[in-house]
Amino acid sequence: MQKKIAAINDLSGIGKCSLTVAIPILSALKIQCCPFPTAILSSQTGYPEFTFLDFTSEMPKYSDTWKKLNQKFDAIYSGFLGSHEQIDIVIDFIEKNSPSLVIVDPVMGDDGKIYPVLSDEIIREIRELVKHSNITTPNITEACLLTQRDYRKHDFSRDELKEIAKDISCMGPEYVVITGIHEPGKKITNLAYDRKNDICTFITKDYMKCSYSGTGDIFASVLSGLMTIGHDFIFSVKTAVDFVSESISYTSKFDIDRNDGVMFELFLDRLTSIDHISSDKL
Ligand SMILES: Nc1ncnc2c1ncn2[C@@H]1O[C@H](COP(=O)(O)OP(=O)(O)O)[C@@H](O)[C@H]1O
Ligand SMILES: Cc1ncc(COP(=O)(O)O)c(C=O)c1O
Repeated sequence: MQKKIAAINDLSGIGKCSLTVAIPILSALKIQCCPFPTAILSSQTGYPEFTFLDFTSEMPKYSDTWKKLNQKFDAIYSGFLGSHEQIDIVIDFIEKNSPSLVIVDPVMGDDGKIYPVLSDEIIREIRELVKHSNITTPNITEACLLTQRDYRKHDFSRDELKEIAKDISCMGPEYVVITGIHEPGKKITNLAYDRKNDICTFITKDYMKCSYSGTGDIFASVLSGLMTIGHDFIFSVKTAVDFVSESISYTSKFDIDRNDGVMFELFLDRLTSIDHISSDKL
């Protein structure tokens, strides 16, 4: 059977992020992506202008309808959630569907700052949501928020980073990836922690000066897809890192607004050529 993922995230018409990256990436991996929108925006929130339609009140009906239609999902992947009601709905959706894989991107902030729309209560709720995941992908700011540590931009030692990843893993998820860790020599590192084997792998790339919206969503979408089709954790993380890194590097040659995101579409062929491991013949 073809694999199927419920992708819970917002739909932003302009600015490549959330569902507008999850859908093409999962499709390129030959997975059916079923979008479960949380909000509809004209343009993502980094632009000076955007409209925002909250979808919260529709979400329980949406999920109940999928249930009535007897829809089953191999994985559930959640991204930005803007209210505690939405987080409760997602926890309920996970509990009712019990898929084999739950990937939670605990979107809360970046560069040591919490996104202004989020309250302390939401941060507590996101910790609850992370407990329901098998895989979680915080950036370093979010990893500090999850474990109630103070954020520092540069000087986390690798031992300290492993401690943070282990603490997050103790909350529930078997796999933790901490993204966007700045290291000396203009390097950016992703830490991949596998609790069962107590193995911590550091994947390091050159840090490119430009930063673009949506790179975390691209990373989490590729990782979710590869794990769902049966690839092992480290292969999945390395492939996701390479995919984002290549997309950023190419995009940085052009003078474009960071809000427009990266030209990941040009690299989707890297994903279409990856075989499924666990599924029956498609
Ligand atoms: N400026 C950059 N140069 C190289 N890689 C980057 C850069 N910014 C992000 N990445 C990569 O993009 C992926 C997503 O990380 P990040 O953007 O930190 O996530 P988030 O959007 O959740 O903050 C990671 O693999 C990270 O290493
Ligand atoms: C509604 C919305 N605005 C903005 C962004 C971009 O966030 P960032 O620049 O941190 O990647 C996202 C990313 O998912 C989003 O969903």
